[in-house]
Amino acid sequence: MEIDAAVRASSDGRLRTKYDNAVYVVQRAFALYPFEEIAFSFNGGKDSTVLLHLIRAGYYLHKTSCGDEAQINTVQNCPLRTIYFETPCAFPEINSFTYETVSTYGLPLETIRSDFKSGLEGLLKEKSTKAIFIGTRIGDPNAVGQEQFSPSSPGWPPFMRVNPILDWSYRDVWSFLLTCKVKYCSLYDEGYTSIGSIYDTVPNALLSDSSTGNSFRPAYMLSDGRLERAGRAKKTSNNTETNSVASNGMNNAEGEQMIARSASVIVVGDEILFGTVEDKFGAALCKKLHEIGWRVSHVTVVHNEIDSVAEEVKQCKSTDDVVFIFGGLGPLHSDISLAGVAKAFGVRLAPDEEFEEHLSQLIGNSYIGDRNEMALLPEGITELLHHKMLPLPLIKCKNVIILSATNVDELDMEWNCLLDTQESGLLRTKPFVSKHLSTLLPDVKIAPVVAKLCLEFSDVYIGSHRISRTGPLVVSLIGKVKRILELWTPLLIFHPTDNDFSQEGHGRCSSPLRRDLTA
Ligand SMILES: Cc1cc2nc3c(=O)[nH]c(=O)nc-3n(C[C@H](O)[C@H](O)[C@H](O)COP(=O)(O)O)c2cc1C
Ligand SMILES: Nc1ncnc2c1ncn2[C@@H]1O[C@H](COP(=O)(O)OP(=O)(O)OP(=O)(O)O)[C@@H](O)[C@H]1O
Ligand SMILES: [Mg+2]
Repeated sequence: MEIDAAVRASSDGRLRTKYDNAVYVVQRAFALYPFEEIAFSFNGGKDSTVLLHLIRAGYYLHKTSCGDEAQINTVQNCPLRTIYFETPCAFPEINSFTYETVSTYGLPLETIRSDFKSGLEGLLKEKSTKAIFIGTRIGDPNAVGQEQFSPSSPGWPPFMRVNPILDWSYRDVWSFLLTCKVKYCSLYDEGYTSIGSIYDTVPNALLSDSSTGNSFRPAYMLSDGRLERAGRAKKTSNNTETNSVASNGMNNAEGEQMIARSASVIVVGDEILFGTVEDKFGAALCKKLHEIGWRVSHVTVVHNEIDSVAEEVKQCKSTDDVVFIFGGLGPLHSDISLAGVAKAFGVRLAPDEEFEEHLSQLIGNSYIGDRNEMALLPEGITELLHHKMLPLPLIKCKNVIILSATNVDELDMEWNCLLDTQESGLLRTKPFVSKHLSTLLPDVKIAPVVAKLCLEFSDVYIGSHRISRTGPLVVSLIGKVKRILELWTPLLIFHPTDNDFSQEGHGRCSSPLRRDLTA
């Protein structure tokens, strides 16, 4: 059997292990279910092409292990029922590859022309189907919570989803296809790395060949498989992707700038709560976020406990655009932040091969641990943020960014990298304008003036603080409207004779002008 022989002859030990496990799952399925009650869901994509050849190999091994000597020479092909959900939105290359492949390998094809769920309902009504092979892999949006054998979801017709390549990485897929020298859809040689419909799929920009300007390198050259879905971009009606001009005349970048963004900061540290270590990250990050025009809704310090982190993340992730977490990262018993994030999103921690590879390059294989504890990341929701200045990519789970800085200098570096990385979602927005006025007037005199301003300027934050009980009261005006710069005038008008407010400048407060006058 040529697939089995090619993998056995390969020097790639990891591929052999993945292959053995996957083929074992295939053989188990053939042992568990009657052959005619198993189907193979094939769509011409790279994952289902891998699966096709694993099924062929598994079928061969199953037959030969059953001692079916008479059939050994006739089991090069596996006449497994094959289902293809055909839609008019499929790429013609995918369609033709699918039809060509089923014909090459003698697969009996059942084409279904409806959505997955009703198509499967129809299929099961027509023919008893107990199990379906699917090319789902960890990292696919629908893989979360699945095992190699997973019953279909509640509400779906009942069958067993068999996922032999669930734990395969992007790199494993390409090692297999190239090692076995099997044919795959031509789109993968044109820079497509994951293929959906013609309306939502473009070549992966990370494979753009800068020397030629408009061509793309083949899919197997994508170095970080996490980014295989980067080509699943929305095409706009006029086929341009970005920089469209909205109906209000603003371009996207300007429009984005005006949107108010908020963040929250979660610091994980028993030591901070014991008072033995001082938190410097919360304050430093608030300043940085303020500088890019973001509002910080709150900073929390929590214990190194999975539930404490999970509870906080759960709350913040739905109310803020981005949530930052510090601390609790690594292989120690107290390093629970990632488990907390996973719990908040209702997913489990799963080995992440790309991250493992980065770790092994940085610290060597022997330091990672047998169970790859440091490479366990929340399954299906993790993105790695790369930057040439970062020794290790930063971990982002949906809108939660896990920072690995251990001091403020490292935070500066990570922050600059995040600002430089589009995927971080940290868009600079319109900067805040601020004005700080200090006065020695008694609070009772100030209160009505400030209250009146608050009512009048609801889009401006107006607050006050004291540096000492007897010293001046500082009134702060912070907002995104230039009018703030004139806002101190009403205060002066209100007390024309006092002339007792001094202005501390606005924006970055470079040289405060302090003219504290007594009432
Ligand atoms: C054979 C087959 C079985 C599926 N079974 C389920 C299922 O049990 N539960 C479910 O939520 N989705 C099921 N799906 C849908 C997939 O989870 C998922 O929506 C689809 O493969 C994603 O493709 P897309 O990225 O093109 O939307 C099934 C799809 C296929 C092809
Ligand atoms: N239209 C379809 N018809 C039949 N099976 C499908 C269809 N779409 C998805 N599947 C099943 O779901 C699996 C996962 O789909 P997915 O799109 O992630 O992988 P792929 O198409 O094989 O590869 P790629 O990620 O490069 O698009 C497929 O391998 C296949 O088993
Ligand atoms: Mg696909």
